[in-house]
Amino acid sequence: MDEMLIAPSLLSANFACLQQEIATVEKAGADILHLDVMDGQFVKNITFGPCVVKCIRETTQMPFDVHLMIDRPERYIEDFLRIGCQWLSFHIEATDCAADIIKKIKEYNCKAAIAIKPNTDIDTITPYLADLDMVLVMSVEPGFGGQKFIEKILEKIIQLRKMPDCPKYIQVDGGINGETALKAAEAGANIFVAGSYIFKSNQISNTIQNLRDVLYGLSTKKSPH
Ligand SMILES: O=C(CO)[C@@H](O)[C@H](O)COP(=O)(O)O
Ligand SMILES: [Co+2]
Repeated sequence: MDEMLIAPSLLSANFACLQQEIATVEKAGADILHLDVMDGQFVKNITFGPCVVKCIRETTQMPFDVHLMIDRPERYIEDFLRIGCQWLSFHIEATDCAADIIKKIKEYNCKAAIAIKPNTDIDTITPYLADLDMVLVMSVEPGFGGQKFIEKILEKIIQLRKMPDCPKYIQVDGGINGETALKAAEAGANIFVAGSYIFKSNQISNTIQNLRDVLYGLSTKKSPH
């Protein structure tokens, strides 16, 4: 495994000063910005939608990694694509139109990903693996930040990595800190979403650097920062 990407989740940032929070993680060398869109239906929580994503798009150069936790994401996919997202994930449990959504995402030269909840079997996504750039493996029940990492999902990452059509990127999302990131990296993940671990820390840049040191301790590739 070589490239390891760190993706702070804006869910744990202070929503009263998003621009400043984004600038802090960008300056600290985070690789991509993870944006959790929740609709109060697919998950209990409600966060933000395309209007907010559009406004913050203008404040940063960081690639946007939008994680849609909404029912029937096919209704909104193009709204996010038009804004200029670089990565777009939707949940397999939320739609019957996975193939069409992937096709649409690719039309915009955006990286396409399917997300799976901790109890969802990887068989549900095997028909789509060859067309994906990434699989997002949830390591908590989607909906809220600050939950405990569910260890049993590590087996799912190991299984995925062994599959012939496994995409280059496996993202792990939920309960990530230095210790759990290392376990997920050893299993085969290479994109690490961290919300509370980064945004609730007193020294955001040290926290990101520590995470990077842990991950690149494993990697054959040199850290870019
Ligand atoms: O998608 C989600 C939650 O549904 C995540 O992206 C969380 O925002 C991660 O937060 P932490 O578990 O790292 O605090
Ligand atoms: Co997320």
